[in-house]
Amino acid sequence: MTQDEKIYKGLAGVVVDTTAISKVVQETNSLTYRGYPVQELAGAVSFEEVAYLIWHGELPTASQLEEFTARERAQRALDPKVKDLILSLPADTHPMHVVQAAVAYIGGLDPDAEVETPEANLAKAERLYAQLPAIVALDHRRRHGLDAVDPDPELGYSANFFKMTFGEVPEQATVDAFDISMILYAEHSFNASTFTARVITSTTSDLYSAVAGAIGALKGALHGGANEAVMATLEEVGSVENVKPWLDKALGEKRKVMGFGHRVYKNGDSRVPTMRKAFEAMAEAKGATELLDLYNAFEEEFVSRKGIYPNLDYPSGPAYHLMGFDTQAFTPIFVMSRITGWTAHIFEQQASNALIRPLSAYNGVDQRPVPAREG
Ligand SMILES: CC(=O)SCCNC(=O)CCNC(=O)[C@H](O)C(C)(C)COP(=O)(O)OP(=O)(O)OC[C@H]1O[C@@H](n2cnc3c(N)ncnc32)[C@H](O)[C@@H]1OP(=O)(O)O
Ligand SMILES: O=C([O-])CC(=O)C(=O)O
Repeated sequence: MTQDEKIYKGLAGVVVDTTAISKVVQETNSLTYRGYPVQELAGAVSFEEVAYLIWHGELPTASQLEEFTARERAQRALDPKVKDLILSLPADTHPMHVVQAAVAYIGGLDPDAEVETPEANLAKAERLYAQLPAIVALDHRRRHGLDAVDPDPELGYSANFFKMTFGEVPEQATVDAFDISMILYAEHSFNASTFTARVITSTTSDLYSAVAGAIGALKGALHGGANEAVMATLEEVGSVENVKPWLDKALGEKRKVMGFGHRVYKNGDSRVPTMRKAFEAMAEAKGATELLDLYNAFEEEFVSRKGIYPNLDYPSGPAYHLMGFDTQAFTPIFVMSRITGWTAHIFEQQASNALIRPLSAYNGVDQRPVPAREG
């Protein structure tokens, strides 16, 4: 390693490329999708409209939305081979491995997998967006010893996901809170999983490979896996009285507390206030005052000790719990939403590609001769 080689560990602070999809502004704690503030989109439009916006750059007109939702509803059912693959995996397979395997298999079955035109790639993205809910719901049901529920073309995206997971659609407030979470999770510039998708795309590999790689990156607890880890933490802490002793121990052991901190936002995640409201609405609807009290006490204590604020995974984990999902489903649910952002970035990378291949600074042993073999 030479003295003038500056290392950007974790690529922190490095601007790698341009994007027109979303803007994360850490100074003002704001986030826009195609120019629209996300907290204004949430509650004003549906996740389907946001998916269209992310891919096409504009919100759909009424007729565009009708055609778009009709295409999504028509493609929801899984190929029986994909269903069989999911059901053939061991019951304790990590749900993110199930999702990753299913996406790779859908790619394997697609005769157009290697066709790289914008039209073919949009069709692949729409298919994954339409089918991921069926994958996540089927895996949820098999964990609970239940048979698959067919998609219902009469229902919107979020209501249909509940029907496929639980066999029924809950009250509107729950569907709305879920839809808001889908909008908030959809896109976040060059986060680790999106960047993974762009790296894979930059080699001219196909969309399914890029999405499968992104799923692998999202699985980790420092990224998407944190929403599951938050629930595990809240369950381990258990009560408001245990918050201080639990944090004494965790911070004493220099453990990271999941659901707090962010690479870009240092004064709080712009999406948290909206998701927090959705969580509070769920807690009120379910009478879950103990969980809400614990959530508030834990946040207050952690922020006062560390000055590090919650990220989106902090409110979304307990919100999904109150909606009835098991904890293993939380990160797969994130995939259902982020498929929109990932694939928009894949399109952008393809449209203006450069192989992503940074440099490294060697710090191993100096060059030396290979020793002669004895005998
Ligand atoms: C949707 C999403 O993906 S949002 C992110 C979800 N991930 C999590 O919630 C995991 C917990 N959070 C973290 O690990 C981090 O905050 C990250 C990885 C998200 C971002 O971190 P970075 O920008 O790389 O900062 P880094 O990890 O270097 O943290 C800076 C300092 O704050 C501390 N810190 C940051 N987050 C936390 C945390 N959650 N708990 C305890 N300490 C933390 C670090 O230990 C470090 O302290 P030090 O300077 O004394 O070593
Ligand atoms: O931007 C990041 O690093 C992580 C994040 O919040 C996201 O992907 O939504």
